[in-house]
Amino acid sequence: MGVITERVSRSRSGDRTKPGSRGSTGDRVHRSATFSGESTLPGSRGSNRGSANSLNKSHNGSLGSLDDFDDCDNINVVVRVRPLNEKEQNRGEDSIITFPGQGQMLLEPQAENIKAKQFRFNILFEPEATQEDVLSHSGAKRMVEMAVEGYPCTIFCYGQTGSGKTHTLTGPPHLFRKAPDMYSEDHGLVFRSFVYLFQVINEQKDKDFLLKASYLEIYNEKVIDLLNPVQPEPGKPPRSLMVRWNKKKRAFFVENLFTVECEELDDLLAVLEEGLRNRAVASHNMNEFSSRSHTILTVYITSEQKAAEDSDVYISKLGKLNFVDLAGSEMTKKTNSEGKTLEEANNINKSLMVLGTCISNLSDPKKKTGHIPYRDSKLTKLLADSLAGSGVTLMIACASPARSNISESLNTLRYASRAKRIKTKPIVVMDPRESLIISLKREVHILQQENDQLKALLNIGAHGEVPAITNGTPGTGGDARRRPSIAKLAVDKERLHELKTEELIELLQEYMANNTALRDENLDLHTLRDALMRDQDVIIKENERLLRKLEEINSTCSRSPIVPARPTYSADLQVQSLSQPSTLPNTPERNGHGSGDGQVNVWTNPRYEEKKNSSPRKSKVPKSVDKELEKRQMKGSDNIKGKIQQRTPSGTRSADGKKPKSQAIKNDLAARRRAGASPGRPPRANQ
Ligand SMILES: Nc1ncnc2c1ncn2[C@@H]1O[C@H](COP(=O)(O)OP(=O)(O)OP(=O)(O)O)[C@@H](O)[C@H]1O
Repeated sequence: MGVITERVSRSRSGDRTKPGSRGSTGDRVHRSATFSGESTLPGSRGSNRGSANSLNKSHNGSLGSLDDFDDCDNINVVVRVRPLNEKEQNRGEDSIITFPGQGQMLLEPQAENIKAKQFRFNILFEPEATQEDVLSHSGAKRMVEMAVEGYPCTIFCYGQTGSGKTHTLTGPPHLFRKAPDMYSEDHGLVFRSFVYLFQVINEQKDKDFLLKASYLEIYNEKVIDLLNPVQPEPGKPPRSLMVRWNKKKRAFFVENLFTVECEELDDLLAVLEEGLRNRAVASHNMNEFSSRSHTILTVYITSEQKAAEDSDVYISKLGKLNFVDLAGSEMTKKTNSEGKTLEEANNINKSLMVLGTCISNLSDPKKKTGHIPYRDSKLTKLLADSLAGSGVTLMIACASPARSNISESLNTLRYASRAKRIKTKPIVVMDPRESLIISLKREVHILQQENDQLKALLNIGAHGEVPAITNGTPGTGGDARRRPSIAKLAVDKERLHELKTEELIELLQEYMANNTALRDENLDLHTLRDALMRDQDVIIKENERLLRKLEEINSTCSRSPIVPARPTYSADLQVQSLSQPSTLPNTPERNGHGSGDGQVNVWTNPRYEEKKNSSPRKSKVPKSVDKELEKRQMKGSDNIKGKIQQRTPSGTRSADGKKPKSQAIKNDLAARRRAGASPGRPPRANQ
């Protein structure tokens, strides 16, 4: 494969030219169009700002996230190298990683007689890269867009302890400790992706969306619900959940995992805050706030769209966006772990080893068809679908540049290179009956096109008028069994007057026979369409039945005990993100938490608002079902979102269209407390 590489020096006006911005991204982000790979170079040290390479080419324009997913059947891998931290600087350590450009990085040789290691990745973030750079150039935006389109997407951070995984995903530890500053530039990928997600949803006015979120951690091989960490007894560790195999979907899932319906950006941010508050963190030699568990934050995105303008049938897609923050691998000697922290480290290392084996086997064409040990850890069970299933995956490999961490950095980069070779088969997740409707509709469309084509070939008008005879040789196609050969119809217009009366009669008869055949064909198409409509009716009835079932299940459930300990920010953030290219710009106006022009742009379900103001759609449901719906006061609501909004107290809105969310959630929390669930859990680790 030819190597086309480029260094990015983006200078589009308005991108990062504001005062106080940190220069063009070109200094901080390297990009290469090649596959990542490792090679060994003679022990030369590249320059830290290696722009003097003939292959480097300045890239003026957007390095959008979309183009970073050309080969989305591969796991997309990017690398982020953090700056040297204070401890390392105080020890006088220097950086052993250099960036010669073209998406390359060089790791200085560990000894005189050893050669320097070279790696190349599609995207490489230097220590100076900002959190916004990571969102814009890692392909994370594309992941958000694909999740909205119905794909299961996963973004995970991998690397040794203290390499910057949590920093990349959620920002520095102080950010969420008290009431978080929503406008901080330190916010990580999760926060920024949430803001972008609502931007994308806002733009798709023709769809209804239903968002839900869950947040879990895998701590010492136990799955804990971070949104509903129920303690069996005070002082006892929270109850763990089971990971089970779903035969139908052929995937693992966590049983009884709590999911929270999120109507606004603030709801998602509350989920993030609550999870971060509850996750296990401890201090050791290499990281003061080290994650002691793997966490998976999932946003489930259900979208509904009309199958056609005038159709009563809705197509729903089920996208998913997973953010996985892995606990870092650690050498227990280096971290001086003992007691509880040592037990945690052993469990972390064990599950990461299984993950490493899975990645290694999947990237090897000979081994990938054999046994992949997903079942050996909870982490790999839950990541199996992202690694080799129908999902799209972005891996952010985090590395430390310090000399003392060279062997760990090498390991991380080798894993990253291997992961890049894994192939997946991304598919949109859809209701099977709905995909059947789509394929039947496609078939009808093709048949109609074929019919039109045949008519055009025979030059038959819409009302079957006698065609003019052309010079052309008609093509073949359509139902040739029933229709007479049209070869004979190709008579030169000029020669018409030469034909005898019998020949003219014969020609006319052939045309009439053709006409009859086409009419038959059209009749067939109409019959097929009627059959499709009958199918649709059946599906509508089935949907109504399922919705009633859902209603029953939901009436026995209550909502999450999440209380946002802050005012709402959704409107401000969305207004900003729409008006600015940077997702979280830090202007004085925004620090005042105001949108400036006083206009708020809160996302509400457009279809729901429409429906509130219009009469309900005429349903094709039989009377018996209609009666049942009436009994349950559900009549007239015709999609999931509408029904759920009618059903849940959180869906109710005040006159200005904005729902009194925090009060509703507080009420829910009180109800859950009365029901005996624990509102939170005490810190588990030695933080
Ligand atoms: N790119 C960066 N810029 C500035 N500071 C960073 C960066 N990456 C990491 N840090 C800082 O380094 C410290 C360790 O980072 P972090 O906690 O994210 O590491 P980690 O890989 O998640 O570690 P662990 O696996 O132990 O949880 C934190 O104080 C963090 O803020």
